[in-house]
Amino acid sequence: MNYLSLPKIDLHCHLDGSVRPQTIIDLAAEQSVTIPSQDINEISSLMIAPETCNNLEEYLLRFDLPLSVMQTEAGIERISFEVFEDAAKENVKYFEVRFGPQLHQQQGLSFDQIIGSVVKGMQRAEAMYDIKGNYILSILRTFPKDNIRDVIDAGAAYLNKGVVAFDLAGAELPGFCSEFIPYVDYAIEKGYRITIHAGEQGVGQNVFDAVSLLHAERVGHGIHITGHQGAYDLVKQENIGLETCPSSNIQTKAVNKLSEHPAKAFYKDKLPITINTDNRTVSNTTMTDEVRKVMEEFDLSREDYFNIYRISIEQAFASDEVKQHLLTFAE
Ligand SMILES: O=c1[nH]cnc2c1ncn2[C@H]1C[C@H](O)[C@@H](CO)O1
Ligand SMILES: [Zn+2]
Repeated sequence: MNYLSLPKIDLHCHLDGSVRPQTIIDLAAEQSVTIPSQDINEISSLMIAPETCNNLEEYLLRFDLPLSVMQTEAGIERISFEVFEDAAKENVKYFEVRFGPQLHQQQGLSFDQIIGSVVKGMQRAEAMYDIKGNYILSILRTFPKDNIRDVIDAGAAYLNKGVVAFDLAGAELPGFCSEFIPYVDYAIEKGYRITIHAGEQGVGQNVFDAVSLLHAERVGHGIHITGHQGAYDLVKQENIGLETCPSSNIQTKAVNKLSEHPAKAFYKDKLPITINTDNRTVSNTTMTDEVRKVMEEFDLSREDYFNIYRISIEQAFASDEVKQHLLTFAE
């Protein structure tokens, strides 16, 4: 099968984990930021998480280098444009990209400048390529909570004009959800859709909590519902979208190997799974690679693929108009 030509939808991709290595070198020179090497191979190897990663925390160390050049409006706009361009060139037709505005204030940018820059870059790519997109604002679970409402307020000006949803990301501790109830409620009040990273490193109870306490409509990863019947049943009953990111899950040791990934069993049991990249550079992947891996390892047919494609449309935080457009690519 020609995986490159298949129409694709990626609902879970981090901007800062998807920066082109050459762009790091270019922007570091432009911005006079010191980076460990000027050699593209060395920069690439510093950005890609190794197979020897022990856990999610080690995986997350790979984001410091890209973030060092994502502190100006021009740098952020360029990186946003490029991730949409890269995805468009492999036939991603709809792309939800997420990032943490709190991580881009090292040189004093306001949240409005930061969010405005990612949206501008995305819109530049949308005008040039056959791709539509939206941004998701991720709050880092380990960060101080005093500016979360400021992020939500700044993003609200862009709601349904490039920004659609709110997410919690970063290291996952058991029971993290309860601390975030007031913030998620505030985001919902403002009109954000909700997706939450849960059941990746953490326990299945986190998925149960993300849905029941934080009203998540989708969860990032959600792997560990396998060990938690209540979470599994809730996901099934409420049709909660599972944002599966196969390569990332292996790197972070959320699963040992692809053949042990529960997504196949989820799909057979009619849970709404989607296929996503998580981090194009840190996980050294593309949507074409992720789709190929899933189709080959799980022995899925073309009909299965388009079934998953339709699930992604249903789960997307896109407008009805965009969903209609995406359906025109379905077989
Ligand atoms: O797979 C992930 N799980 C939890 N957090 C993640 C993952 N990939 C990236 N992040 C974090 C690191 C980034 O700096 C942040 C915002 O994109 O989100
Ligand atoms: Zn993620």
